[in-house]
Amino acid sequence: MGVVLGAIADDFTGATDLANNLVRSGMRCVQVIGVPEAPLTLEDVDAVVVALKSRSCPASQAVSESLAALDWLQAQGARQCFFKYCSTFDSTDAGNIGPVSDALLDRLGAEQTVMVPAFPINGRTVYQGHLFVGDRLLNDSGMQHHPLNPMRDADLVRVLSRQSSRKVGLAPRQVLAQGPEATRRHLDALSAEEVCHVICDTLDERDLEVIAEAVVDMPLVTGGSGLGQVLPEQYRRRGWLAEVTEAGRLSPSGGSALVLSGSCSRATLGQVDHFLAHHSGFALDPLSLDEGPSHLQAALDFARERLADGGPVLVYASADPDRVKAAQAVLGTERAGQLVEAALGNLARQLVVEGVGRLVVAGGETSGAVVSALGIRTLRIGEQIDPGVPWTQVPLEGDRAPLSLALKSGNFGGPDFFTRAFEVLP
Ligand SMILES: Nc1ncnc2c1ncn2[C@@H]1O[C@H](COP(=O)(O)OP(=O)(O)O)[C@@H](O)[C@H]1O
Ligand SMILES: O=C(O)[C@@H](O)C(=O)COP(=O)(O)O
Repeated sequence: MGVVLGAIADDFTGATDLANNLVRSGMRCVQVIGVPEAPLTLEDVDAVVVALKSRSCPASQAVSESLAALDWLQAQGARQCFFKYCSTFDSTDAGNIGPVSDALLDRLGAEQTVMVPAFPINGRTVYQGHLFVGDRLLNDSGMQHHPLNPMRDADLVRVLSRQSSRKVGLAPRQVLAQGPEATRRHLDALSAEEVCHVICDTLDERDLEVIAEAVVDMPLVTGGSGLGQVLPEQYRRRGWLAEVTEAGRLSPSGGSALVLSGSCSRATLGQVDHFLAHHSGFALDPLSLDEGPSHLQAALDFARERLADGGPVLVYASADPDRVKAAQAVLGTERAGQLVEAALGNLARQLVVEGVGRLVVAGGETSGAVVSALGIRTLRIGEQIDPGVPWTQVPLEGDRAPLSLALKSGNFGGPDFFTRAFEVLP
């Protein structure tokens, strides 16, 4: 039946998060890392998610990479395009959500899109255009301390208006409560007023269903993975999807177990503490990494020794806001991040060669760095560990079992995620 949905994700954990929800809703989905250079066989594939690392790069680069992804997805026949960004709307006044959405709209010749970051099962909801994480407004959720894109304003209409010269409007809950027809009429009325970007309130899955029904014919939709839970049903109703029984099952895993964490988000910090209460870990320090190779070598030696004892092992740069700020004050934000990402990427490359077969990576940027360091091009999506985080698999050379890889968004997962993840693997 061909590719129905073509998605462009601005980071790698976000891509697996969306792919996970699509698979769970019955779409056969492939996740590719960057725009594929070689032709890809997409028989029996309903959705393709192109994972970019475009959340925190300069806006011009994010735009050109996203347009390249769109061109490729359209060449594969995708009927609808989905720009996936973070459920906490991670961005800065310079972008990249606004500039990328504007460029995608232009390329598609479309006049309007919706912005649906909500992911209710993980506590991300939107009311009167304000984003909540659990019972806290975004700017009081921990995200105000994010190392790369601190989110200090929960009013998404205001946030997006700073990133785009186009008009931003709101589809409020009161309209959604009246159903898909009323929502469509509201979108049309906003369109007549030249409102290009419509932030959608969303309190729960029912709101998501209403939005999905109202926007299924839009060339471009944007948001978090919540919308990915409900769009497949709309495609099915239009007869665009074949019935499948099992969209995601993985092969048996093998090899030793490693966790690499570069996320400083609140949930990850709790997961690191929980892990360290039961197993051993090595704390990477950006300032020491900057001094020369010995700190990274010490991390490698530590991991090798503990992996030989049976693991699992954790190597983490995750640190509380004060320590992050202290490192950034000396090194600059970008360099501090790059040192950590390069170090974790190096560790992954080395330790996978030496026998790690089950790898959890925490953090979106961090996952981008690790997946790039491992040279991975496509991922198979498998069982969910926690909402938004599936196990994925990548073939390894020789007769080794495939590498099982979980890319965990910073704020996703329960406190015991780093240990429980290995228990749910086949
Ligand atoms: N101790 C630290 N000091 C400064 N920056 C850090 C530190 N630890 C991690 N970082 C950087 O912070 C960023 C975290 O982003 P990311 O990996 O996307 O996590 P999340 O998913 O929680 O947003 C990465 O660029 C990482 O390299
Ligand atoms: O939508 C989400 O919250 C995630 O899919 C996501 O993008 C999270 O990004 P990171 O926290 O940077 O991993």
